[in-house]
Amino acid sequence: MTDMKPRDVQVFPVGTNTRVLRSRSWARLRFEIEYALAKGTTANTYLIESDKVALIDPPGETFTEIFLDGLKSRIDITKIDYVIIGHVNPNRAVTLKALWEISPQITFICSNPGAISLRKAFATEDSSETKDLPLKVMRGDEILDLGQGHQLSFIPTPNPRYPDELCTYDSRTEILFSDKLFGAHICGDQVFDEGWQAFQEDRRYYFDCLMAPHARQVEKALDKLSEFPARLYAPGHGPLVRYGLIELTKSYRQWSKQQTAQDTSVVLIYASAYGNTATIAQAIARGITKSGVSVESINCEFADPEEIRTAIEKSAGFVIGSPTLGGHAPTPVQTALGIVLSTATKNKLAGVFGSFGWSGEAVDIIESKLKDAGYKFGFDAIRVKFKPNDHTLQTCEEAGTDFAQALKKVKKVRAKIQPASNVEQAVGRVIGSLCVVTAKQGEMSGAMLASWVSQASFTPPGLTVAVAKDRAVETLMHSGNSFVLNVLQEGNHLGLMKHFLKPFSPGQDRFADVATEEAENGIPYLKDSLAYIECSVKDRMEVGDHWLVYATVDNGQVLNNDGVTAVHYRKTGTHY
Ligand SMILES: Cc1cc2nc3c(=O)[nH]c(=O)nc-3n(C[C@H](O)[C@H](O)[C@H](O)COP(=O)(O)O)c2cc1C
Repeated sequence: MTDMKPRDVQVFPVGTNTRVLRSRSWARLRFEIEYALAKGTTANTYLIESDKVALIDPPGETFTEIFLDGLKSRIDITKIDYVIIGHVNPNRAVTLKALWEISPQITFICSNPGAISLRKAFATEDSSETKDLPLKVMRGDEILDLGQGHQLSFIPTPNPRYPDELCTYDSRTEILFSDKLFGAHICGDQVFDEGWQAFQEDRRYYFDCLMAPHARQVEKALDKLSEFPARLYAPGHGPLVRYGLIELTKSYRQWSKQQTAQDTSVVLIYASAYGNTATIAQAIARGITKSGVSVESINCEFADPEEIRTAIEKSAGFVIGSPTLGGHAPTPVQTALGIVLSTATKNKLAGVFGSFGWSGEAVDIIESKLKDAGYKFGFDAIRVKFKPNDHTLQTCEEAGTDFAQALKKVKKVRAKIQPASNVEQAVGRVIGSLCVVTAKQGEMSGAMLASWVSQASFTPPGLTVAVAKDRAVETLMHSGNSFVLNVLQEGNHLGLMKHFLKPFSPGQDRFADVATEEAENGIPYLKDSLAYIECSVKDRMEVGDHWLVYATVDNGQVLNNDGVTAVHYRKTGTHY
């Protein structure tokens, strides 16, 4: 089992004078939706040993000790000249301080916003330290010459989540150190991406969580990076991209385009001092984007008023997130709220969320001002005490989905409802058995009515289920996950069908008032179904507005030998 392995640092040569040090966490790292597939992750650090020695992206504090031990056993740390930081994460500060203590001659290299965060991170213990912090700010035109042809170029690729992001390109090895771009949260022994197709689902999920809410900035970053002929992407997480480089670049373009081309968008405005509100923002954004509505994220600490105004004007709805600090929302949020109130027409749907510690005034204030101004809300205000957990994140994601669906409903009502075409009626004659998919992972659970179910293979026994992209349960149906397919019984199906068709509020327990028992795989099955089948997801394929999930059968049981399968007859091919 991967989660039994201890954390370690794997070292591997990746190019001339260049090595990767992969700090490996085998278990799920944190409660953030980007880690929800629970495959662990690696924090990749790179070492270039030329005439000058540069270290790129040292890991966070949970790795400080073992990382430094690993590094010391290979090089003389006092010989490091530069530490390049792709984005300044407060939890990296401990490792950076430890490195600086050992080798005070180090110069730190980062972007301009990175320098501000770095000074803050170093200032917490002794503010006098920051004055002497040896820092070189890279704006994009500079070259850092490490000797022997290792000329480093720097490419700022800012986005709302990482306003200080900086990529680095080495002209000698043609390696692009891409920081958050092109990563994946997977832990394993494989350093490069041979057989890259196997990583595509994880890379897509990583993109959907981290990149989709700022797809416009991803497109800009891709434009800038295209000027640097890279042989290898060296990302901050997961396998290095060598074999699938062209395809992944194309996929990033395509996935970004899918977002920016949506005709309905939501502006997500937030600030977050310690990352908790940002984590909630990410989950809400995921819920919105998976429903086919694009998100324009704005970190109001780094945005100018005009940018906020323009984004609001273009959007069909807005969601504001704020922590409570000193009984208030931070000033940038208050300013942004003022712009919203003076810009957003009253037909725009609103949402509010935020993390707090004890009193949580910020969300109350924002909510009441928006209410007083007459805006309608797409979900009830979300208040999270400090860090969200898995269940709260699922609730946030579902709130995002509800928000997007409400916007789409308004659009549908406005568009004239057309009678079903001949083709749609013909497609509707394709029928399937009426089933309920049930799934559970830790504190997260879900269920949905499904009739697009089909046996797909005999050896091994396997089936496919089509799941609409905006279904909450979709999150629990990635490769490696388990679920139960409950086949409903004719004559006994109406109650269950009604139950699972009704709208659930975000985070609501789908199994309350339904008779269930636990299957061998730990997932509830419906006691009143005709049969249930325990499945493991092997693959999933993107098919228009659905995911086609292929799963193999691990176990199954008929609960009523005399019953027959309920079948759902449809009038058109557009309904479940
Ligand atoms: C300086 C400071 C002041 C705070 N003041 C409040 C407060 O007045 N009321 C409250 O509910 N929480 C307060 N908190 C707790 C934060 O709201 C809480 O840590 C929250 O998770 C921060 O969200 P963020 O990570 O998005 O910045 C305070 C925290 C700090 C560090």
